[in-house]
Amino acid sequence: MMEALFRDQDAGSGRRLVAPGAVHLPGWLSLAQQQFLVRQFEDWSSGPVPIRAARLPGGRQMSVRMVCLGWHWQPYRYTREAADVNAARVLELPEWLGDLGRQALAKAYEDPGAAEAYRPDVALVNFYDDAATMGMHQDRDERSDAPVVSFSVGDTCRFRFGNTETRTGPYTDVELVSGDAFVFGGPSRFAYHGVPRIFPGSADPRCGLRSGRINLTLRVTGLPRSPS
Ligand SMILES: O=C(O)CCC(=O)C(=O)O
Ligand SMILES: [Fe+2]
Repeated sequence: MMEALFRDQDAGSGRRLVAPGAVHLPGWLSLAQQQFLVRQFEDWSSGPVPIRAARLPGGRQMSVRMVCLGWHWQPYRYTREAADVNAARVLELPEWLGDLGRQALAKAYEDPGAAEAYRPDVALVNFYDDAATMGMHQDRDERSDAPVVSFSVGDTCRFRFGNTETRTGPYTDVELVSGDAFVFGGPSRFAYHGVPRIFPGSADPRCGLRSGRINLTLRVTGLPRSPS
């Protein structure tokens, strides 16, 4: 079933280069795929490590809630067990999700060879309610410079994509809509980025999410596989 749902992915209205190595794929996921991701998200959220808002080292809690697959992320490192939640081991990253990431990469870079070699080992799945935001940051807790592949479902957000030097401008604001993919690698892999706002009620109700926004990012941690 999953195989059929995710085979020969070639939807969407094209690709847009936002910065060198940063590619927006509008409408890349079908409605059926978005609905499937919403159902998976619901299962993952009530899995062995329930979804939670991480607490930053300074004590402040993030407004975004997160559930992790493959590796658990807490500010600012990866572990197999969620020591900051309930010490349980996170779920494995499903095979079909890695495949989906490779297909998005192939489309973004028009390079099937590079995509074939892409082996993400973690997915960070974020949930934004109407008021949640994510400050400008770099994704740099991975020990690899392999691209990040991002999928969005639910309400539209303003995604701010900056530069590798500073947290401030210049940056490009992109609206990520339900079903969009966004890939950042190469010269953009360590660009600052963030989500300054969600547009409540903006989602196509057929996506399957009643309110809020799900964002899923695939990454390569570069960490050694430990025995299960
Ligand atoms: O929600 C998004 O689109 C971006 C999420 C993000 O930057 C992250 O999880 O590191
Ligand atoms: Fe990020």
